Amino acid sequence: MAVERGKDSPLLPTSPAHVAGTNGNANGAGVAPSNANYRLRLNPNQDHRAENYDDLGMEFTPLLFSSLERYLPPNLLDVPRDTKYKYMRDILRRYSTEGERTREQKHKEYRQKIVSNYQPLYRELYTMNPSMFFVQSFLKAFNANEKNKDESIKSIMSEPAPGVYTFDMLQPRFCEMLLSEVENFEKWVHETKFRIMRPNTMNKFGAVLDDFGMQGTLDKLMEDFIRHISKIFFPDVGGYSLDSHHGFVVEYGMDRDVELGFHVDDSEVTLNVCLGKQFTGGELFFRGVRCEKHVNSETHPEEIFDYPHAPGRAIIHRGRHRHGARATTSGHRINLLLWCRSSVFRELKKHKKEFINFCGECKREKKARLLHSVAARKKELLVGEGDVAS
Ligand SMILES: O=C(O)CCC(=O)C(=O)O
Ligand SMILES: [Fe+2]
Repeated sequence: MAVERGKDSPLLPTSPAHVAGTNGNANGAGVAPSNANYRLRLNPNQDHRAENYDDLGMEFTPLLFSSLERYLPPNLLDVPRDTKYKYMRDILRRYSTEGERTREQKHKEYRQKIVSNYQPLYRELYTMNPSMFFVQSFLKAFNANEKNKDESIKSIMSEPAPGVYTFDMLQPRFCEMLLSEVENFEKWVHETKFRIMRPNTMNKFGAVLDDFGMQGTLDKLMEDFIRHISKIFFPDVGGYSLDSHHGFVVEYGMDRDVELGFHVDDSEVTLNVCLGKQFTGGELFFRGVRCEKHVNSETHPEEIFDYPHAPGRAIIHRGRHRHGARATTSGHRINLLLWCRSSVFRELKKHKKEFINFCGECKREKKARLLHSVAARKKELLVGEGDVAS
């Protein structure tokens, strides 16, 4: 059985699906969130360079504004940033409930409390530093000029099963540092008896990196790297439009969480990187991509794929790709997870009624319907020919 995880978790940040306001009204003229003066356009202006809202992220995540800016009515694209900010903020406010905003505010206060009391072990981890974090092949692929970038990124990727991509990503030294930082944080939590929020409802161990100061680093990871990968390989679940994330580590071993049940992630795209240490077991297993409607449908033989993880190596897949992790039978397995979400994609998906193009089962049903109608048409034609002959 596949389990929907995360949706009921009090630990997850509010899903941006609740707040993004791209359109869904019948005439396609733009969104009017209960006040006709506030409109967004149906299709984004792809050529528009959105501004940076990092310094204005008090109420909503700054990336949300940069994503949404391309959906502004044309006459607003070039007005002062502050005007655009207020316009989008008013729209976003209408999409999030009072309860959600209070919960977000509480979560922010929780984070602030940690950040002002916890002494990091390695300050270097708290700003993105590609040459310190990533292996050469990864850096080289992303440093290619714009024209060759997609090809260059593709060249470092393996696709051992449809929709699952793997590549070398993190330097051993970076993995060690991050592991020590997490240990240090957990030691501090233990000593100060600070309340720790686990990554989600399925883990009793692990920590949310965004909660103790690494949100900025992970934002950069998503913005500068994962979005490009997503644009190339996952255009059907939002592609480049990823605009928020949930970043955490999970820990397995005989004295930790042992395995992870079959589930789908609350993400459009999931990055999973093994940090170490030494372990046996813990293979990931994948069983096909499914939409909400088909999440519990049977697995077909060609969808079965098992993957043994290795330190420094990354795997990236759609959040709706059903998966789980087998028991870690000895040692400790610790992985970095980045669930990347797209508010724009989530909003657009709400208005899509039947066929979902990323779902294996929807595709199969569509193909079966097509074959059926072709067969029926053939039969009609043959009968017709018979009529003429007689
Ligand atoms: O244990 C793993 O590596 C997988 C973790 C995972 O799928 C998740 O946290 O969503
Ligand atoms: Fe997962």
